[in-house]
Amino acid sequence: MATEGKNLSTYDKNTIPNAEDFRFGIVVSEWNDNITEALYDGAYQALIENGVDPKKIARWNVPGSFELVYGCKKMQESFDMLDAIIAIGSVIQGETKHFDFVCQGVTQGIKDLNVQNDTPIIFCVLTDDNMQQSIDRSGGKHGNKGTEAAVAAIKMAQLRKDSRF
Ligand SMILES: Nc1c(NC[C@H](O)[C@H](O)[C@H](O)CO)[nH]c(=O)[nH]c1=O
Ligand SMILES: CC(=O)[C@@H](O)COP(=O)(O)O
Repeated sequence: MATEGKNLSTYDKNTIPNAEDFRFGIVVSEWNDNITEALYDGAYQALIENGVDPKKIARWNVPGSFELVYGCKKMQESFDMLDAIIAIGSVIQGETKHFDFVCQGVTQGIKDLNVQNDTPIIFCVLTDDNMQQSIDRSGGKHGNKGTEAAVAAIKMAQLRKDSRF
């Protein structure tokens, strides 16, 4: 099902693990910051609504989505007590193929960090044809992908905890 058929902000709170003891990192790209700040707000509010202590949420900024990979890697290395990290970015098609390389680079890089290291990284990077699609997915008619990412982060933090028993 495409995003068109679902609202990114809706979830069943009964399916969300207790997150009050979890610690989260959020790395935010500054490109298209009208979008990335809205995504951050969605993610932050969803974490708080599910019991996360605001003091247990760390935020770093990076210049663009391509730098999310390095920022998330350093966050994994610097904070070994984090239970999950959310990578937030907004990539919008321009005139050239640069969009393709940025999207491929951040996608593969975050995938690699998930494979190589223990702290899960949630992919909250919009890759849109135009600004309207980004607006629609960062609190607009399709909801907020930041909310979806926070829910995924809580679930992956719990999976990581359960896998250690
Ligand atoms: N065009 C977009 C970019 N481009 C910048 C790159 O992410 C990177 O910062 C630069 O190539 C220097 O390494 N970044 C976005 O996040 N969104 C865009 O639409
Ligand atoms: C995703 C990008 O890097 C892109 O928005 C840059 O725009 P352009 O392809 O016109 O240089």
